[in-house]
Amino acid sequence: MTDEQNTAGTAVADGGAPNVVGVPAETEPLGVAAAALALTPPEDNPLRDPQDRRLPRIAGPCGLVIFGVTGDLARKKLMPAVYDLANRGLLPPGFALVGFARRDWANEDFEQVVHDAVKEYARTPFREEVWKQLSEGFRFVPGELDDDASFVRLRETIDELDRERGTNGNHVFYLSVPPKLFPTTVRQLKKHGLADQSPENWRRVVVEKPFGHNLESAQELNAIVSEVFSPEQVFRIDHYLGKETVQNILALRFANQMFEPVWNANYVDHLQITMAEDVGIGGRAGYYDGIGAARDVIQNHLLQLMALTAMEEPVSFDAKSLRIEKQKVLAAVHLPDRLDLHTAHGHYSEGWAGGLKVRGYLQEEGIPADTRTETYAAIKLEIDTRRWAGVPIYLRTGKRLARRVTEVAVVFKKAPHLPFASTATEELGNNTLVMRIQPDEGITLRFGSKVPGSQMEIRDVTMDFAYGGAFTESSPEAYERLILDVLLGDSPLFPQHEEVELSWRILDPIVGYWAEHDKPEQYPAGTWGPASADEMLARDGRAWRRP
Ligand SMILES: NC(=O)C1=CN([C@@H]2O[C@H](COP(=O)(O)OP(=O)(O)OC[C@H]3O[C@@H](n4cnc5c(N)ncnc54)[C@H](OP(=O)(O)O)[C@@H]3O)[C@@H](O)[C@H]2O)C=CC1
Ligand SMILES: O=C1O[C@H](COP(=O)(O)O)[C@@H](O)[C@H](O)[C@H]1O
Repeated sequence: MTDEQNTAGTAVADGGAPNVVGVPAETEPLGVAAAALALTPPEDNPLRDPQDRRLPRIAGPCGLVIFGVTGDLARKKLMPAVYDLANRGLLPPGFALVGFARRDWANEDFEQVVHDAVKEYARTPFREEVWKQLSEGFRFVPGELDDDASFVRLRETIDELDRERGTNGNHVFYLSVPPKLFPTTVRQLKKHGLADQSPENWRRVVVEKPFGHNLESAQELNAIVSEVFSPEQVFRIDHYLGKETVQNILALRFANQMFEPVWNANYVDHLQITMAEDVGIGGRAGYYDGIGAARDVIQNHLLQLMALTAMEEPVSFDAKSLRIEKQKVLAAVHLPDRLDLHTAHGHYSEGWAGGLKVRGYLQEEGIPADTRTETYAAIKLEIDTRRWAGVPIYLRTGKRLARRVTEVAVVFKKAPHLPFASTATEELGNNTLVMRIQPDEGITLRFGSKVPGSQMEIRDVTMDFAYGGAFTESSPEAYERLILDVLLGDSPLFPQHEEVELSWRILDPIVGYWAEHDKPEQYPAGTWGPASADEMLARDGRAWRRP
């Protein structure tokens, strides 16, 4: 429990009774509007709710090809998400999963690997009948991404699935490979005729993040992708947009009356967006070094969180309307003149995590001694619009910080006048609305309240909404939601190229400045980052939250 969760009140969803009868919470159908594919026909699926008023949209059979299926992401997120979708009855009959990587595996080896990944990481319980049905559609293609013979085998496998399982040419290609291999993979798909769709069938490509490592490389990658796929075939993943709590930013702002009137420079002092991780870089040195914290997550997750928090109300929630509003925010961002004073970066040194001594970034396997890569980044931005003029936006992220927490805090100005003795309000801080993205999903409102007693003394208290306490429905994992959206061809939760470009335009000058000037400052693992980050806010008369 955080210090903000000793609740003054707990929200409960209206009519908070379960809307799913006889279905365990962890296996309820996904809350995807009017969107469902079914592994078994809906009426036969024991996990579906017969009362569910959302009409299932049964799509035809289709296949998902995962390039890089032996990797970390595929094992921990993608394969478990596919199983969870199947378990919830959201995949079509005949669904096929094709794995591609360099191991010399047979289909049975692949099946065992998916099985282990599902057992370890899936959210829903293991059900033999679902597994049996799903695993019939598993195929493995061993191969190198730059090898034509491997793609010939892949094409043969897909043709075979079209014949045997009726996937009928409908396939998604998921690029879960190191980013430097995105261009090769896309070109191979074109060369081997795998990207072509017709009025009778579709082909889609999912590109993992990061999309480029700066503006120029993002533009180059986009040019390559656009040569092969038309815009509606391309799904750029930012898995934060698949999180329930991130989508809830829009619900909170635009489904309610009470927040929007104060959501502007008249009332808001500043925004603080934090994505803190307690883990280090794990085995990802090859990817992480040279990329660093800012490119890894600020360019995508944190700027997307900022855009959702700061944007105007869209005319609808379709992909185009959302994109327009997010783009306007990103295009209106301006950087401080003094990047030395208003940014901070560092990397972790030896310290403590979870009661254990952990090594520093420089001691991690595969990290060169002269690295200048940051594992912590903090930046200050402003948004030049009437709504946000003069309101600083602080973004920070880091690995090996004191705890894992992602949140968006809207910190309000102090009341212009306090009709109390100054001693009465000594412990009164700024009213704050915190959207807790993870891990304690919910929303906290912090405000002043009279301390019981004969004196007038005012102290901050918090009121808390927690997902677990308010809803019986469980949150699907982000990748589950996003994979389903790709299968359905729904793109609102996928950033478009313009947003990606605008985000690099914001970040490039900052990482460029760091590359030419100061080296990253060290911070002990298990703390809240380098001292320069605290100094950065102190200069503005503010302090980072300690969630
Ligand atoms: N891991 C994570 O938490 C996250 C990852 N991502 C993104 O997802 C993507 C994958 O990341 P991650 O899983 O961590 O990476 P890994 O390094 O763990 O896996 C890379 C995969 O690519 C395959 N691969 C590499 N080179 C080749 C090649 N020449 N030919 C065929 N296959 C190849 C590897 O297969 P093999 O070696 O068996 O041949 C392996 O399956 C990256 O773009 C990353 O940025 C995004 C968000 C989070
Ligand atoms: O995209 C990434 O996200 C993960 C953290 O994801 P989360 O959903 O657990 O918050 C991060 O560890 C990784 O470095 C980054 O590439």
